[in-house]
Amino acid sequence: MNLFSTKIIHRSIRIYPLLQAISRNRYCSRCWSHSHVPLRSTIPSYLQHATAHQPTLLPQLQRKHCANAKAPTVDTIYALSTSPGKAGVAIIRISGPRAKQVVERMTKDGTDIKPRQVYFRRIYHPLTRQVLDRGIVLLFEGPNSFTGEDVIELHIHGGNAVIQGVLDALGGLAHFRLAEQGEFARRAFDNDKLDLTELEGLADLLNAETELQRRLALQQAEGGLRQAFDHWREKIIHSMAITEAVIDFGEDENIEDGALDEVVKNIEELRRTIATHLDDRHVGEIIRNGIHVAIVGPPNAGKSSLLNKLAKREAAIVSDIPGTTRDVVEVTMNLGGYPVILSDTAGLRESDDRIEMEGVKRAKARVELSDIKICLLSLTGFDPQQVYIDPIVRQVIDSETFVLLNKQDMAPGVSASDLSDQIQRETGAKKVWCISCMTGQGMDVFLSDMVQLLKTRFDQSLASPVLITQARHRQHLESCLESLDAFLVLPVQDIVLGAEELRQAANALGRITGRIDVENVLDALFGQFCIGK
Ligand SMILES: Nc1nc2c(ncn2[C@@H]2O[C@H](COP(=O)(O)OP(=O)(O)OP(=O)(O)O)[C@@H](O)[C@H]2O)c(=O)[nH]1
Ligand SMILES: [K+]
Ligand SMILES: [Mg+2]
Repeated sequence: MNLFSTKIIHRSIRIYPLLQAISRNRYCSRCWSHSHVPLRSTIPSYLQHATAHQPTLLPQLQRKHCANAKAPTVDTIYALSTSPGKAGVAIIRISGPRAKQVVERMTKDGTDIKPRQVYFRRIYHPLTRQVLDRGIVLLFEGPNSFTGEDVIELHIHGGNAVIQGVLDALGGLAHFRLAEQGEFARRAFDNDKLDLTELEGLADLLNAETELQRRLALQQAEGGLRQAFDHWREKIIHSMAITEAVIDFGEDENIEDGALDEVVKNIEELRRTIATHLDDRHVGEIIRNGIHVAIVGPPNAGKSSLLNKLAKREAAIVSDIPGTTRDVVEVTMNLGGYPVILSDTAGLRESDDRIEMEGVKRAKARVELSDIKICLLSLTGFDPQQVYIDPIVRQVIDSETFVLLNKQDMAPGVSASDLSDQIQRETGAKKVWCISCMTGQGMDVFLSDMVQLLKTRFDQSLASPVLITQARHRQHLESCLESLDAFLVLPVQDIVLGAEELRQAANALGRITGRIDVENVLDALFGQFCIGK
Protein backbone atom coordinates (compact mmCIF):
# COMPACT_ATOMS: atom_id res chain seq x y z
CA MET A 1 0.00 0.00 0.00
CA ASN A 2 1.45 3.31 -1.00
CA LEU A 3 -0.61 6.13 0.39
CA PHE A 4 1.21 8.94 -1.27
CA SER A 5 2.98 8.12 -4.47
CA THR A 6 5.45 10.58 -5.83
CA LYS A 7 3.02 11.21 -8.64
CA ILE A 8 0.26 12.26 -6.32
CA ILE A 9 2.65 14.54 -4.50
CA HIS A 10 3.65 16.27 -7.67
CA ARG A 11 0.06 16.64 -8.69
CA SER A 12 -1.13 17.87 -5.34
CA ILE A 13 -2.52 21.35 -5.52
CA ARG A 14 -1.74 22.21 -1.94
CA ILE A 15 1.32 20.70 -0.40
CA TYR A 16 0.69 21.98 3.12
CA PRO A 17 -1.60 19.26 4.43
CA LEU A 18 0.83 16.76 3.04
CA LEU A 19 3.74 18.48 4.69
CA GLN A 20 1.94 18.20 7.94
CA ALA A 21 1.53 14.51 7.40
CA ILE A 22 5.20 14.28 6.60
CA SER A 23 6.28 16.29 9.59
CA ARG A 24 4.19 14.00 11.74
CA ASN A 25 5.18 10.74 10.17
CA ARG A 26 8.66 11.30 9.07
CA TYR A 27 10.07 11.06 12.55
CA CYS A 28 9.70 7.86 14.40
CA SER A 29 6.76 8.50 16.72
CA ARG A 30 8.50 6.46 19.35
CA CYS A 31 11.91 8.05 19.45
CA TRP A 32 11.32 11.08 17.27
CA SER A 33 14.70 10.47 15.86
CA HIS A 34 15.28 11.37 12.30
CA SER A 35 18.95 10.65 11.95
CA HIS A 36 18.43 7.46 9.95
CA VAL A 37 16.59 9.34 7.21
CA PRO A 38 18.99 10.91 4.75
CA LEU A 39 18.88 14.67 4.73
CA ARG A 40 18.20 14.97 1.06
CA SER A 41 15.61 12.30 1.00
CA THR A 42 12.68 12.02 -1.32
CA ILE A 43 9.16 11.94 -0.06
CA PRO A 44 8.64 8.24 -0.91
CA SER A 45 11.74 7.33 1.08
CA TYR A 46 10.54 9.01 4.20
CA LEU A 47 7.09 7.62 3.75
CA GLN A 48 8.69 4.23 3.66
CA HIS A 49 10.34 4.96 6.98
CA ALA A 50 7.17 6.46 8.36
CA THR A 51 5.01 3.49 7.48
CA ALA A 52 7.45 1.16 9.13
CA HIS A 53 7.40 3.23 12.29
CA GLN A 54 3.94 4.72 12.34
CA PRO A 55 1.22 2.18 13.03
CA THR A 56 -1.59 4.50 11.96
CA LEU A 57 -0.35 4.36 8.39
CA LEU A 58 -0.14 0.61 8.18
CA PRO A 59 -2.12 -0.96 11.01
CA GLN A 60 -1.35 -4.46 9.87
CA LEU A 61 2.31 -3.86 10.64
CA GLN A 62 3.21 -4.52 14.22
CA ARG A 63 4.43 -1.37 15.92
CA LYS A 64 8.11 -1.51 15.15
CA HIS A 65 10.48 0.86 16.84
CA CYS A 66 13.86 1.95 15.67
CA ALA A 67 17.07 1.24 17.56
CA ASN A 68 16.41 3.89 20.23
CA ALA A 69 13.36 2.06 21.52
CA LYS A 70 13.62 -0.69 24.11
CA ALA A 71 12.85 -4.37 23.60
CA PRO A 72 9.82 -5.53 25.58
CA THR A 73 10.64 -6.57 29.12
CA VAL A 74 9.94 -10.13 30.16
CA ASP A 75 10.73 -10.49 33.84
CA THR A 76 8.11 -9.57 36.35
CA ILE A 77 9.76 -7.47 39.02
CA TYR A 78 8.83 -6.89 42.65
CA ALA A 79 10.13 -4.82 45.53
CA LEU A 80 9.23 -3.27 48.82
CA SER A 81 8.09 0.22 47.89
CA THR A 82 7.86 1.64 51.39
CA SER A 83 10.93 2.26 53.58
CA PRO A 84 12.54 -0.84 55.04
CA GLY A 85 12.12 -1.29 58.78
CA LYS A 86 9.24 -1.86 61.15
CA ALA A 87 6.08 0.07 60.23
CA GLY A 88 2.30 -0.19 60.44
CA VAL A 89 1.90 -0.94 56.76
CA ALA A 90 4.34 -2.01 54.06
CA ILE A 91 3.62 -1.91 50.34
CA ILE A 92 5.09 -4.43 47.95
CA ARG A 93 4.79 -3.55 44.32
CA ILE A 94 4.88 -6.06 41.49
CA SER A 95 5.08 -5.13 37.81
CA GLY A 96 5.33 -7.13 34.62
CA PRO A 97 3.54 -9.46 32.25
CA ARG A 98 2.97 -12.11 34.94
CA ALA A 99 1.94 -9.76 37.73
CA LYS A 100 -1.64 -11.04 37.75
CA GLN A 101 -0.32 -14.47 38.76
CA VAL A 102 0.19 -13.02 42.23
CA VAL A 103 -3.56 -12.63 42.59
CA GLU A 104 -4.29 -16.00 41.07
CA ARG A 105 -1.72 -17.95 43.02
CA MET A 106 -1.32 -16.05 46.28
CA THR A 107 -4.92 -15.25 47.18
CA LYS A 108 -8.02 -17.42 47.25
CA ASP A 109 -10.78 -16.51 44.75
CA GLY A 110 -8.15 -14.42 43.00
CA THR A 111 -9.90 -14.49 39.70
CA ASP A 112 -12.68 -12.08 40.67
CA ILE A 113 -10.32 -9.14 41.15
CA LYS A 114 -11.16 -6.05 39.12
CA PRO A 115 -8.63 -3.32 38.37
CA ARG A 116 -8.49 -0.29 40.65
CA GLN A 117 -10.61 -1.84 43.37
CA VAL A 118 -9.52 -2.63 46.86
CA TYR A 119 -9.72 -6.23 48.15
CA PHE A 120 -8.97 -7.42 51.65
CA ARG A 121 -7.52 -10.92 51.27
CA ARG A 122 -5.45 -13.58 52.96
CA ILE A 123 -2.08 -13.83 51.26
CA TYR A 124 -0.77 -17.36 50.80
CA HIS A 125 2.56 -18.84 49.87
CA PRO A 126 1.97 -20.02 46.28
CA LEU A 127 3.63 -23.41 46.85
CA THR A 128 3.13 -24.35 50.52
CA ARG A 129 -0.28 -22.61 50.79
CA GLN A 130 0.83 -21.31 54.18
CA VAL A 131 -0.95 -18.06 55.18
CA LEU A 132 1.68 -15.28 55.12
CA ASP A 133 -0.47 -12.32 56.12
CA ARG A 134 -3.79 -10.60 55.55
CA GLY A 135 -3.79 -7.38 53.61
CA ILE A 136 -5.02 -5.28 50.74
CA VAL A 137 -4.62 -6.36 47.13
CA LEU A 138 -4.85 -3.83 44.32
CA LEU A 139 -4.53 -4.32 40.59
CA PHE A 140 -3.62 -1.63 38.08
CA GLU A 141 -4.02 -3.11 34.67
CA GLY A 142 -1.51 -2.06 31.98
CA PRO A 143 -1.23 0.34 30.28
CA ASN A 144 -3.09 2.32 32.96
CA SER A 145 -0.45 1.93 35.62
CA PHE A 146 2.70 3.67 36.76
CA THR A 147 4.95 1.40 34.70
CA GLY A 148 2.51 0.83 31.86
CA GLU A 149 2.54 -2.91 32.67
CA ASP A 150 0.16 -4.85 34.91
CA VAL A 151 0.94 -3.75 38.45
CA ILE A 152 -0.12 -5.38 41.70
CA GLU A 153 0.21 -3.72 45.06
CA LEU A 154 0.11 -5.72 48.26
CA HIS A 155 -0.46 -3.62 51.37
CA ILE A 156 0.64 -5.87 54.18
CA HIS A 157 1.68 -5.54 57.82
CA GLY A 158 5.00 -3.75 58.07
CA GLY A 159 6.89 -6.31 60.14
CA ASN A 160 10.26 -7.55 58.90
CA ALA A 161 9.28 -11.23 58.93
CA VAL A 162 6.00 -10.55 57.10
CA ILE A 163 7.75 -8.50 54.42
CA GLN A 164 10.52 -11.05 54.00
CA GLY A 165 8.00 -13.91 53.85
CA VAL A 166 6.03 -12.29 51.03
CA LEU A 167 9.18 -11.26 49.12
CA ASP A 168 10.55 -14.81 49.37
CA ALA A 169 7.23 -16.23 48.15
CA LEU A 170 7.27 -13.89 45.14
CA GLY A 171 10.84 -14.97 44.37
CA GLY A 172 9.57 -18.52 44.08
CA LEU A 173 7.35 -17.69 41.09
CA ALA A 174 8.87 -18.39 37.69
CA HIS A 175 10.16 -15.30 35.83
CA PHE A 176 9.77 -13.15 38.94
CA ARG A 177 12.78 -11.30 40.32
CA LEU A 178 13.64 -8.51 42.73
CA ALA A 179 13.64 -5.10 41.02
CA GLU A 180 16.84 -3.19 40.57
CA GLN A 181 17.27 0.35 41.76
CA GLY A 182 14.86 2.65 39.91
CA GLU A 183 13.62 -0.19 37.70
CA PHE A 184 9.92 0.63 38.07
CA ALA A 185 10.65 4.19 36.94
CA ARG A 186 12.80 2.84 34.12
CA ARG A 187 9.91 0.72 32.84
CA ALA A 188 7.60 3.71 33.05
CA PHE A 189 10.08 5.59 30.87
CA ASP A 190 10.50 2.72 28.42
CA ASN A 191 6.73 2.42 28.09
CA ASP A 192 6.34 6.14 27.36
CA LYS A 193 4.50 6.77 30.60
CA LEU A 194 7.02 9.43 31.58
CA ASP A 195 9.68 11.37 29.72
CA LEU A 196 13.09 12.27 31.10
CA THR A 197 12.03 15.61 32.60
CA GLU A 198 9.09 13.94 34.34
CA LEU A 199 11.43 11.28 35.73
CA GLU A 200 13.78 13.97 36.96
CA GLY A 201 10.79 15.71 38.53
CA LEU A 202 9.86 12.47 40.26
CA ALA A 203 13.39 12.03 41.62
CA ASP A 204 13.30 15.64 42.85
CA LEU A 205 9.92 15.07 44.45
CA LEU A 206 11.32 12.17 46.45
CA ASN A 207 14.22 14.41 47.53
CA ALA A 208 12.24 17.62 48.09
CA GLU A 209 12.94 19.14 51.50
CA THR A 210 10.92 22.33 51.36
CA GLU A 211 7.50 23.44 50.18
CA LEU A 212 8.98 25.29 47.23
CA GLN A 213 11.08 22.35 46.07
CA ARG A 214 8.02 20.14 46.32
CA ARG A 215 5.96 22.54 44.19
CA LEU A 216 8.67 22.82 41.57
CA ALA A 217 9.27 19.05 41.42
CA LEU A 218 5.57 18.25 41.21
CA GLN A 219 5.06 20.70 38.37
CA GLN A 220 7.88 19.00 36.49
CA ALA A 221 6.77 15.45 37.37
CA GLU A 222 3.34 16.28 35.97
CA GLY A 223 4.79 17.13 32.59
CA GLY A 224 5.12 20.91 32.86
CA LEU A 225 8.48 20.90 31.12
CA ARG A 226 7.79 18.06 28.73
CA GLN A 227 4.81 19.83 27.21
CA ALA A 228 6.78 22.99 26.54
CA PHE A 229 9.87 21.25 25.18
CA ASP A 230 7.84 18.88 22.99
CA HIS A 231 5.81 21.77 21.67
CA TRP A 232 8.96 23.71 20.74
CA ARG A 233 10.43 20.61 19.16
CA GLU A 234 7.34 20.00 17.07
CA LYS A 235 7.55 23.57 15.81
CA ILE A 236 11.15 23.03 14.71
CA ILE A 237 10.34 19.69 13.11
CA HIS A 238 7.48 21.26 11.19
CA SER A 239 9.79 23.99 9.90
CA MET A 240 12.32 21.33 9.02
CA ALA A 241 9.76 19.40 6.96
CA ILE A 242 8.92 22.51 4.97
CA THR A 243 12.59 23.34 4.47
CA GLU A 244 13.37 19.85 3.25
CA ALA A 245 10.38 19.81 0.92
CA VAL A 246 11.73 23.01 -0.58
CA ILE A 247 15.13 21.32 -0.94
CA ASP A 248 13.54 18.36 -2.68
CA PHE A 249 11.11 20.15 -4.94
CA GLY A 250 12.21 23.77 -5.13
CA GLU A 251 10.07 26.63 -4.01
CA ASP A 252 8.48 27.09 -7.41
CA GLU A 253 6.90 23.66 -7.68
CA ASN A 254 3.59 23.31 -5.90
CA ILE A 255 4.89 24.83 -2.71
CA GLU A 256 3.22 28.00 -1.61
CA ASP A 257 5.18 31.17 -2.20
CA GLY A 258 6.96 32.41 0.86
CA ALA A 259 6.94 29.03 2.59
CA LEU A 260 10.50 29.69 3.71
CA ASP A 261 9.67 33.21 4.92
CA GLU A 262 7.09 31.61 7.16
CA VAL A 263 9.73 29.20 8.48
CA VAL A 264 12.12 32.06 9.25
CA LYS A 265 9.36 33.96 11.04
CA ASN A 266 8.44 30.94 13.16
CA ILE A 267 12.03 30.17 14.05
CA GLU A 268 12.67 33.81 15.00
CA GLU A 269 9.66 33.69 17.30
CA LEU A 270 10.75 30.42 18.88
CA ARG A 271 14.26 31.78 19.33
CA ARG A 272 12.84 34.71 21.30
CA THR A 273 10.76 32.38 23.49
CA ILE A 274 13.69 30.14 24.34
CA ALA A 275 16.00 33.11 24.98
CA THR A 276 13.44 34.55 27.42
CA HIS A 277 13.35 31.27 29.32
CA LEU A 278 17.12 31.09 29.48
CA ASP A 279 17.25 34.60 30.92
CA ASP A 280 15.74 33.51 34.24
CA ARG A 281 18.61 34.26 36.66
CA HIS A 282 18.85 30.50 37.28
CA VAL A 283 15.91 30.60 39.68
CA GLY A 284 14.78 27.01 39.03
CA GLU A 285 18.26 25.57 39.49
CA ILE A 286 18.84 27.65 42.62
CA ILE A 287 15.60 26.49 44.23
CA ARG A 288 16.22 22.89 43.23
CA ASN A 289 19.77 22.85 44.62
CA GLY A 290 19.23 25.26 47.51
CA ILE A 291 20.00 28.98 47.79
CA HIS A 292 23.65 29.42 48.74
CA VAL A 293 24.01 32.04 51.45
CA ALA A 294 27.56 32.84 52.63
CA ILE A 295 28.35 34.60 55.92
CA VAL A 296 31.61 36.58 55.77
CA GLY A 297 33.24 39.25 57.85
CA PRO A 298 36.18 40.01 60.11
CA PRO A 299 37.27 37.52 62.80
CA ASN A 300 35.19 37.40 65.98
CA ALA A 301 32.26 39.29 64.46
CA GLY A 302 30.05 36.36 65.51
CA LYS A 303 29.67 34.57 62.16
CA SER A 304 29.73 31.11 63.67
CA SER A 305 27.36 32.27 66.40
CA LEU A 306 24.92 33.45 63.71
CA LEU A 307 25.16 30.15 61.83
CA ASN A 308 24.43 28.19 65.02
CA LYS A 309 21.56 30.47 65.92
CA LEU A 310 19.92 30.04 62.50
CA ALA A 311 20.60 26.29 62.33
CA LYS A 312 19.36 25.91 65.94
CA ARG A 313 22.33 23.70 66.78
CA GLU A 314 26.04 23.99 67.57
CA ALA A 315 27.23 23.26 64.03
CA ALA A 316 30.33 25.51 64.20
CA ILE A 317 32.84 26.16 66.98
CA VAL A 318 32.36 29.52 68.71
CA SER A 319 35.13 31.07 70.79
CA ASP A 320 36.47 34.47 71.72
CA ILE A 321 39.70 33.65 69.89
CA PRO A 322 39.84 35.45 66.54
CA GLY A 323 40.52 33.04 63.68
CA THR A 324 38.57 30.11 65.18
CA THR A 325 36.84 29.05 61.97
CA ARG A 326 39.11 27.81 59.17
CA ASP A 327 37.12 25.49 56.93
CA VAL A 328 33.79 26.41 55.42
CA VAL A 329 30.99 25.05 57.65
CA GLU A 330 27.75 24.34 55.82
CA VAL A 331 24.23 23.79 57.15
CA THR A 332 21.01 23.37 55.23
CA MET A 333 17.88 25.03 56.52
CA ASN A 334 14.36 25.90 55.57
CA LEU A 335 13.82 29.65 55.61
CA GLY A 336 10.12 30.39 55.20
CA GLY A 337 9.82 27.52 52.69
CA TYR A 338 12.97 28.46 50.79
CA PRO A 339 15.76 25.86 50.82
CA VAL A 340 18.91 27.58 52.07
CA ILE A 341 22.47 26.30 52.27
CA LEU A 342 24.18 28.53 54.79
CA SER A 343 27.99 28.71 54.92
CA ASP A 344 30.08 30.02 57.78
CA THR A 345 33.56 31.07 56.73
CA ALA A 346 36.91 32.05 58.21
CA GLY A 347 37.23 35.65 59.44
CA LEU A 348 38.79 37.87 56.80
CA ARG A 349 42.15 39.35 57.83
CA GLU A 350 45.82 39.31 56.86
CA SER A 351 47.78 36.79 58.92
CA ASP A 352 51.12 34.99 59.03
CA ASP A 353 49.39 31.72 59.80
CA ARG A 354 49.37 29.65 56.60
CA ILE A 355 46.37 27.62 57.64
CA GLU A 356 44.38 30.72 58.51
CA MET A 357 45.24 32.27 55.13
CA GLU A 358 44.04 29.09 53.42
CA GLY A 359 40.78 29.56 55.34
CA VAL A 360 40.57 33.18 54.11
CA LYS A 361 41.13 31.99 50.56
CA ARG A 362 38.31 29.46 50.91
CA ALA A 363 36.06 32.12 52.43
CA LYS A 364 36.57 34.38 49.44
CA ALA A 365 35.98 31.52 47.00
CA ARG A 366 32.73 30.62 48.78
CA VAL A 367 31.54 34.22 48.57
CA GLU A 368 32.11 34.13 44.82
CA LEU A 369 29.93 31.02 44.48
CA SER A 370 27.11 32.18 46.72
CA ASP A 371 23.73 33.49 45.60
CA ILE A 372 23.40 35.73 48.64
CA LYS A 373 26.18 37.33 50.67
CA ILE A 374 25.82 38.38 54.30
CA CYS A 375 28.66 40.43 55.78
CA LEU A 376 28.70 40.39 59.55
CA LEU A 377 30.40 43.24 61.46
CA SER A 378 30.76 43.61 65.22
CA LEU A 379 29.43 46.62 67.10
CA THR A 380 31.93 46.15 69.95
CA GLY A 381 34.03 49.28 70.12
CA PHE A 382 32.25 50.64 67.05
CA ASP A 383 32.50 54.42 66.84
CA PRO A 384 29.60 55.80 64.78
CA GLN A 385 31.53 59.05 64.32
CA GLN A 386 34.45 57.23 62.79
CA VAL A 387 33.45 53.97 61.18
CA TYR A 388 36.40 51.79 60.20
CA ILE A 389 36.03 48.63 58.14
CA ASP A 390 39.17 46.69 57.23
CA PRO A 391 39.83 46.98 53.46
CA ILE A 392 39.92 43.18 53.08
CA VAL A 393 36.33 43.13 54.41
CA ARG A 394 35.22 46.21 52.53
CA GLN A 395 36.26 44.51 49.29
CA VAL A 396 33.55 41.89 49.62
CA ILE A 397 30.75 44.41 50.26
CA ASP A 398 28.95 45.49 47.11
CA SER A 399 25.48 46.68 46.18
CA GLU A 400 24.12 43.11 46.47
CA THR A 401 25.52 42.49 49.97
CA PHE A 402 23.44 42.35 53.13
CA VAL A 403 25.25 43.75 56.18
CA LEU A 404 24.49 42.63 59.72
CA LEU A 405 25.80 44.70 62.62
CA ASN A 406 26.11 42.13 65.40
CA LYS A 407 26.55 42.45 69.18
CA GLN A 408 23.97 45.19 69.48
CA ASP A 409 23.89 44.31 73.19
CA MET A 410 27.41 45.77 73.45
CA ALA A 411 26.35 49.16 72.05
CA PRO A 412 23.36 50.13 74.18
CA GLY A 413 23.34 53.86 73.44
CA VAL A 414 23.38 53.53 69.65
CA SER A 415 20.19 54.00 67.59
CA ALA A 416 19.91 50.88 65.43
CA SER A 417 18.05 52.52 62.56
CA ASP A 418 20.35 55.59 62.39
CA LEU A 419 23.42 53.38 62.40
CA SER A 420 21.98 51.02 59.78
CA ASP A 421 21.25 53.97 57.49
CA GLN A 422 24.72 55.37 58.02
CA ILE A 423 26.50 52.07 57.26
CA GLN A 424 24.28 51.50 54.27
CA ARG A 425 25.27 54.89 52.87
CA GLU A 426 28.96 54.42 53.60
CA THR A 427 29.33 50.93 52.23
CA GLY A 428 26.74 51.00 49.45
CA ALA A 429 25.35 47.67 50.75
CA LYS A 430 21.89 46.51 49.75
CA LYS A 431 20.43 46.53 53.25
CA VAL A 432 21.71 46.77 56.82
CA TRP A 433 20.28 45.38 60.09
CA CYS A 434 21.38 45.53 63.74
CA ILE A 435 21.18 42.24 65.66
CA SER A 436 22.55 40.40 68.62
CA CYS A 437 23.27 36.69 68.36
CA MET A 438 23.63 36.68 72.14
CA THR A 439 20.23 38.15 73.11
CA GLY A 440 18.32 37.46 69.87
CA GLN A 441 17.59 41.18 69.51
CA GLY A 442 16.67 42.23 65.95
CA MET A 443 16.67 38.61 64.77
CA ASP A 444 12.93 38.37 63.98
CA VAL A 445 12.99 41.54 61.88
CA PHE A 446 16.09 40.34 60.00
CA LEU A 447 14.57 36.92 59.27
CA SER A 448 11.19 38.20 58.12
CA ASP A 449 12.91 40.80 55.91
CA MET A 450 15.07 38.03 54.43
CA VAL A 451 12.04 35.88 53.60
CA GLN A 452 10.41 38.92 51.99
CA LEU A 453 13.55 39.53 49.92
CA LEU A 454 13.63 35.91 48.79
CA LYS A 455 9.98 36.19 47.78
CA THR A 456 10.71 39.28 45.69
CA ARG A 457 13.68 37.65 44.08
CA PHE A 458 12.22 34.24 43.30
CA ASP A 459 8.44 34.15 43.32
CA GLN A 460 7.71 35.88 40.04
CA SER A 461 10.01 33.55 38.11
CA LEU A 462 8.72 30.54 40.01
CA ALA A 463 5.25 31.17 38.61
CA SER A 464 6.54 30.36 35.12
CA PRO A 465 5.36 26.96 33.88
CA VAL A 466 8.69 26.36 32.13
CA LEU A 467 11.37 26.73 34.72
CA ILE A 468 14.80 25.33 33.98
CA THR A 469 15.71 23.24 37.02
CA GLN A 470 18.87 21.50 35.87
CA ALA A 471 22.14 22.52 34.30
CA ARG A 472 21.52 19.72 31.80
CA HIS A 473 18.37 21.45 30.50
CA ARG A 474 20.16 24.78 30.26
CA GLN A 475 23.06 23.30 28.32
CA HIS A 476 20.78 21.71 25.71
CA LEU A 477 18.57 24.78 25.45
CA GLU A 478 21.67 26.89 24.83
CA SER A 479 22.85 24.58 22.08
CA CYS A 480 19.34 24.61 20.59
CA LEU A 481 19.49 28.39 20.59
CA GLU A 482 22.91 28.34 18.94
CA SER A 483 21.57 26.17 16.12
CA LEU A 484 18.53 28.37 15.65
CA ASP A 485 20.81 31.42 15.47
CA ALA A 486 23.03 29.64 12.96
CA PHE A 487 19.93 28.87 10.88
CA LEU A 488 18.77 32.48 11.00
CA VAL A 489 22.07 33.99 9.79
CA LEU A 490 22.42 31.61 6.84
CA PRO A 491 21.62 33.05 3.39
CA VAL A 492 18.59 31.48 1.67
CA GLN A 493 20.80 29.61 -0.83
CA ASP A 494 22.31 27.59 2.02
CA ILE A 495 19.03 25.88 2.67
CA VAL A 496 20.62 22.44 3.00
CA LEU A 497 22.84 23.70 5.82
CA GLY A 498 19.81 25.44 7.26
CA ALA A 499 17.87 22.19 7.44
CA GLU A 500 20.80 20.59 9.20
CA GLU A 501 20.87 23.41 11.79
CA LEU A 502 17.17 22.86 12.44
CA ARG A 503 17.79 19.17 12.87
CA GLN A 504 20.51 19.93 15.43
CA ALA A 505 18.15 22.30 17.24
CA ALA A 506 15.41 19.66 17.37
CA ASN A 507 17.90 17.07 18.61
CA ALA A 508 19.07 19.38 21.39
CA LEU A 509 15.48 19.63 22.66
CA GLY A 510 15.04 15.87 22.20
CA ARG A 511 17.98 15.32 24.52
CA ILE A 512 16.20 17.19 27.31
CA THR A 513 13.07 15.07 27.18
CA GLY A 514 14.98 11.89 26.47
CA ARG A 515 13.79 11.33 22.93
CA ILE A 516 17.37 10.73 21.91
CA ASP A 517 20.78 10.04 23.45
CA VAL A 518 19.49 9.22 26.87
CA GLU A 519 21.52 6.31 28.20
CA ASN A 520 24.15 8.24 30.16
CA VAL A 521 21.53 10.49 31.74
CA LEU A 522 19.33 7.53 32.64
CA ASP A 523 22.10 5.69 34.45
CA ALA A 524 22.79 8.70 36.64
CA LEU A 525 19.10 9.35 37.19
CA PHE A 526 18.01 5.86 38.17
CA GLY A 527 20.84 5.77 40.67
CA GLN A 528 18.88 8.40 42.62
CA PHE A 529 15.82 6.20 43.00
CA CYS A 530 15.37 3.62 45.69
CA ILE A 531 14.76 -0.04 44.88
CA GLY A 532 10.97 0.14 45.05
CA LYS A 533 10.57 3.16 42.76
N1 LIG B 1 28.12 40.14 73.44
C1 LIG B 1 27.96 39.42 72.36
N2 LIG B 1 28.89 38.51 72.04
C2 LIG B 1 28.72 37.79 70.93
C3 LIG B 1 27.61 37.95 70.09
N3 LIG B 1 27.73 37.11 69.05
C4 LIG B 1 28.87 36.41 69.24
N4 LIG B 1 29.48 36.82 70.37
C5 LIG B 1 30.74 36.34 70.92
O1 LIG B 1 31.78 36.74 70.04
C6 LIG B 1 32.83 35.78 70.07
C7 LIG B 1 33.20 35.35 68.65
O2 LIG B 1 32.11 34.64 68.12
P1 LIG B 1 32.25 33.64 66.90
O3 LIG B 1 30.90 33.23 66.52
O4 LIG B 1 33.26 32.61 67.19
O5 LIG B 1 32.85 34.66 65.85
P2 LIG B 1 33.36 34.35 64.36
O6 LIG B 1 33.02 35.54 63.54
O7 LIG B 1 32.85 33.06 63.90
O8 LIG B 1 34.92 34.30 64.58
P3 LIG B 1 36.04 33.59 63.66
O9 LIG B 1 35.55 32.23 63.32
O10 LIG B 1 37.20 33.56 64.54
O11 LIG B 1 36.21 34.45 62.48
C8 LIG B 1 32.37 34.65 70.93
O12 LIG B 1 32.90 34.79 72.19
C9 LIG B 1 30.86 34.84 70.98
O13 LIG B 1 30.29 34.35 72.14
C10 LIG B 1 26.63 38.94 70.46
O14 LIG B 1 25.63 39.17 69.81
N5 LIG B 1 26.88 39.65 71.59
K1 LIG C 1 36.05 33.42 67.10
MG1 LIG D 1 33.77 31.40 63.28
